[in-house]
Amino acid sequence: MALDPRVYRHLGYGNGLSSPASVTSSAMSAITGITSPSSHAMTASAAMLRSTASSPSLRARESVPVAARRVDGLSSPSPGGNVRVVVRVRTFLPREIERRAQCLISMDPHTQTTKLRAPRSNPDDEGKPKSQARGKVQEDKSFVFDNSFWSHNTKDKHYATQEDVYNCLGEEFLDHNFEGYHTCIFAYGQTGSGKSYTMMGTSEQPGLIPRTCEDLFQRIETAEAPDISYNVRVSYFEVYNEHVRDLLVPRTEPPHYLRIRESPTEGPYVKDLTEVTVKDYGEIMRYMRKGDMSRTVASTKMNDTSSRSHAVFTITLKQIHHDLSTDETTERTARIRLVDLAGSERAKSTEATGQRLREGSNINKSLTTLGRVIAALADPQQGRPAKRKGKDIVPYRDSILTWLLKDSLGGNSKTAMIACISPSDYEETLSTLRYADQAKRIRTRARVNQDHLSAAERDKQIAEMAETIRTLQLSVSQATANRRESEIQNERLEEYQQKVEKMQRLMEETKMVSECKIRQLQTENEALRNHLKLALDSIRNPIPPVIVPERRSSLYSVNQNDGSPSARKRYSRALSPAPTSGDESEPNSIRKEESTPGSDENSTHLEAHQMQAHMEDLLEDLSVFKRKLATDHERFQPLQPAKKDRKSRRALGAIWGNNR
Ligand SMILES: Nc1ncnc2c1ncn2[C@@H]1O[C@H](COP(=O)(O)OP(=O)(O)OP(=O)(O)O)[C@@H](O)[C@H]1O
Repeated sequence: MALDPRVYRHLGYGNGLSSPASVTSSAMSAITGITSPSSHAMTASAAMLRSTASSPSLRARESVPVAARRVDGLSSPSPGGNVRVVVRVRTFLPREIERRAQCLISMDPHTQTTKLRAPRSNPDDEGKPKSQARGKVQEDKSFVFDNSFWSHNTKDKHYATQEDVYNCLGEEFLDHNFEGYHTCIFAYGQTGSGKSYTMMGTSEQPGLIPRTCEDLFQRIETAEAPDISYNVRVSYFEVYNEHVRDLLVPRTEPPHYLRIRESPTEGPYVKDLTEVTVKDYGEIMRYMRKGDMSRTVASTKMNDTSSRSHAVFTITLKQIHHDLSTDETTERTARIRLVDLAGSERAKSTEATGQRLREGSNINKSLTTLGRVIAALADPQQGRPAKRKGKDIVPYRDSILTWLLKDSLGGNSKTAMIACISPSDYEETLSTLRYADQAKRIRTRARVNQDHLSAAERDKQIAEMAETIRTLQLSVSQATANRRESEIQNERLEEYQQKVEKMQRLMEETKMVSECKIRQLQTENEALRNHLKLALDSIRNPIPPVIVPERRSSLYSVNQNDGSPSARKRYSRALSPAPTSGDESEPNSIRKEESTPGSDENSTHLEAHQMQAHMEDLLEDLSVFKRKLATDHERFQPLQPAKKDRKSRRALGAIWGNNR
């Protein structure tokens, strides 16, 4: 299967046969990663190709009434760009069957009319005029949409299956994508009304997103144009509590939120959002499931698996056609945005509290902004002050959701809204239908996103890209080298710091040892001083030698000197020198022997002088040593905490200087 014939018309594919290509497509695919699905010879003519638009496997085998377009002809969607609006009513849920809820919706498959019947009135109000009835007046309402999908009772003839919804809406939008238009399909409605079922569906009943993906790859795989290459990329994010979270990366705690930026050409976009290239349906589905698993879902009273965030699944389809005859390249890029919005909810109905209540209020806030954006786009003249006529007053920036969907809602996009409604909730359904009715009036300005490149331009682009790659590589390698260098510097710094610390410790220890030495020397000094003093005293005032006669000394004791005159006499006799002649007397051992008094005195004086000089030398040495110690102490004293860094830096500076 190949592209829709309109694609070729837009691409302007020539009917001439190929000419030898000056540049092979491999150069392009090397840069873009785009592969051609076909192995056919490059000489095949594009003009000979016929398209069937999409895969038959995903099309309805027979036509179903819902596929019929509106017949009223009043506001049929113009190809110029009105937002396409469809409504889908779901089946009863077990809780509704339990409470015997009544179905308030009816649909006409031929006129695509949706009727909302007012619930049975309050018996007290029977017969009263409307103005006197209690509460709000509930009346039957009727709306016409592009499609009204009746998915309430499977037994009904015009029951709309998932396949019918895809065939009526999804397939046509995929055609637009192959034509090069950006598209957006978003599901809107109260909580539990069937948005996720319509967009995602179940494994047995796949919804619009998996069907779009399947059809997309079937079209690519069966394309018969050998000179067209395709590249498909996907991204998936959610807007939760006014924050954007990438659904293709694992959840983190705390969550990692992404920022929104605005580009002059592309408008608002999510910065650093993961975008992966996918090669086939299996791969794209794996990413979709991965994202679904990480989406914020919780159980509420209204829905067991209620989406608590708005999810945006984006597929980017790039088609590159290389015309061999002219050696020209045409690039066509289409963005397919599939949005499953969180449902509006009333705190009273959901009975939510805590986190669920906060989520609910954020959801409602962003949906209210969406409502205001729709209203502003639908009636651009209404409520606009005369002065500001022509100026953009659409409140896109009031919520993350509307800011990100700016282009899809009122810019370069073909857009569809699927309004999902519950069959038995009058107020909520009426509100959704009014939104949908308003959205019908929005006009977008979709255009084909196509770039045409001659061989020379392409070569120039390739050269520019190669230059950019070279510069980037250079800056990357420079950055790597710088990083390595700074790592080495840091390692060195750490090494030096360790050394300085070690040196400081050593200095501390040396200082302690020195202090100990000083103390010891001071003690020794003191002792020497005393010794010197005693020595000098004893020289100046020599103590007379004491001779104690051996026998007498044994007879006398201090106690015997009782102070009496006779005792004193005895004592002085005992102390007086012994007679020098006579063999019987022996000299006392205390007395200095055999020295003449004059020579003794001289030698003692000499000795004293020598000792004094020696001591003075010692004292001089000691004071020199003390000065040195004081200098060392000053240099290596323990650093104050506040000054530590500065000092260690100074020390490091000295070491750095020394090392150089
Ligand atoms: N057309 C349908 N046919 C059968 N079952 C449906 C249909 N539409 C919705 N349902 C069922 O209704 C329930 C609620 O649907 P869903 O989760 O899609 O609602 P929702 O609008 O996405 O809600 P929320 O906003 O809370 O996420 C689900 O159990 C779903 O299977």
